Amino acid sequence: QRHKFWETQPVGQFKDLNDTSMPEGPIEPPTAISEVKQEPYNLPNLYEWVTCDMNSEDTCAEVYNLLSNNYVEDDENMFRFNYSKEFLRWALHPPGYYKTWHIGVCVKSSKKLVAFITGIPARIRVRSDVVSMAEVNFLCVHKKLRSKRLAPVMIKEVTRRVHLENIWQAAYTAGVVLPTPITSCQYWHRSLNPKKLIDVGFSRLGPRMTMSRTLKLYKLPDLPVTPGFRKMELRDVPAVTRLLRAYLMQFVVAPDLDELDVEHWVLPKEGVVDSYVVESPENHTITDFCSFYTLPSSILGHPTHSILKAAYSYYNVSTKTPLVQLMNDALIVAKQKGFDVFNALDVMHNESFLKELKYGPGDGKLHYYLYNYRIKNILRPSELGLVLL
Ligand SMILES: COc1cccc(CC(=N)NC(=O)c2cccnc2OC2CCNCC2)c1
Repeated sequence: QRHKFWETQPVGQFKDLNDTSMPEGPIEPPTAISEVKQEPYNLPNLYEWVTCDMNSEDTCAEVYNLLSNNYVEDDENMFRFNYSKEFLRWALHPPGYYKTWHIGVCVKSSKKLVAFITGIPARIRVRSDVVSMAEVNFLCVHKKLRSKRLAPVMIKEVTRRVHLENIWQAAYTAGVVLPTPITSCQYWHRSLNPKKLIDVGFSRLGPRMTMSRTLKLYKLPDLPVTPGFRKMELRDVPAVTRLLRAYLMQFVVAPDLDELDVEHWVLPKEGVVDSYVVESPENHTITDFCSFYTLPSSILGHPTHSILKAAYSYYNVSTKTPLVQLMNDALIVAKQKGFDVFNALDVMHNESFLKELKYGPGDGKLHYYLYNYRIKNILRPSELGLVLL
C-alpha cells in the first residue's frame, strides 16, 4: 500500500505533522561507521551492483542511454528529460565527489545497465545549521523492471554508502508526494519559441489568440538592456561568491557555497550552464548575477521535432538591477542561444517576475525533501534557496 517503504525511513511522517513537540533537526543520531552495514544490500538474483565511473566514455554513454530512454516524463508522457553526457559529468563531479555514490544496477549475465541512482556531497544550511548532506538524484529504473521494488533497495544502498562517509542527511526532489515535503513548488514556463511549443503540444494557442498575435506577445529584443551585462568569467568567482552567499542567507534552506563550489556550479560551461554578471560601468563592481542550466527534453513520437531545448533558472542575485529586468535579460540571451522555453520554480524571489515576464504555470509541482532532518512547519517556496538539477 501507500508509502510502505517511506514509513520505515527517518523522514517526517504524515502522522507526525501536527505534533509540535518534535524538535527541528536530525531525526536519528549518527552511528559509528563500524555500525554501518559494511556490505551492499542484496539485489534480486539476476542483478548486481556496479559503480559507474562517469569519466569513462563508455560508462557515461551507458548512463546517458538509460536515462534518455527511461528517466522522468511529464504527466502526459509527451516529453522525457534528456540530460547530456557533459551535463551528467558536471552534475556528478562537484568538489569532493565520491565515485562510490554513482551507483548502477546491471544484469549479471549481459552486464547491461538497468538502473541508476546518485549522490553528491553538499553543505546545506537549514536556518542557522550548516549540515553536510548528500544530494540524491537521477533515480532511474528501466521501464521493463518497474514494480519489482528495485527503488527501495537502491535508496537503501545509496544511503548506506553515504553513511560510510559519515554523512547522515540528504536532500532530494520528486514530482510525487512522499512523506513529507519541506515545500512544494509550482513550476512555470516562459515561451521563447511559441510556434514550436504549440507544434509539439507543449503549449496551446490561447483563447481568442492567433499565431501572429502569440508570436508578438512573446517577442524579445535581440540584446540585453542592462549596461554592463556580460558572461561570467573565472575572475568573477570571488565577487559572485560574495554576492551569492549574502543573498542566500535570507532563505531558510540554501546551499553553503564557497569559491570552489561557485567555480564548479556557475562558471559557464558550453551546453551545460550559462551565467552572466552585471559589471557596473562606473566602478566595475559586480552588482548582479543570473544563471540557467541546459536540460533538453526528448519529444516523444513527434514526426518532425525530436528535442525541446529548455533552459532552467538556476541562481540569480539582484542588488542594483531590478530582478525583473535581470531575468528579462536572461530570457533575451536564452532566446539568442536557441532555447525554446525557459523554466523556473516559484522559489526564492522568482514569484516577483513570473507573471510580469509572461511565464505560464506548468501542470505539476516539484516537491522538496530532506532525509533524517525534521522541519517544524512546511516552508513557503519563497523560503527555499536550493535549486537541484
Ligand atoms: C518538458 O519536459 C519535461 C520532461 C519531464 C518532466 C517534465 C515536468 C517536470 N517534472 N518538470 C520539473 O520537474 C521541473 C520544472 C521546472 C524546473 N525544474 C524542474 O525539475 C528540475 C529539478 C528536479 N530534477 C529535474 C529537473 C517536463
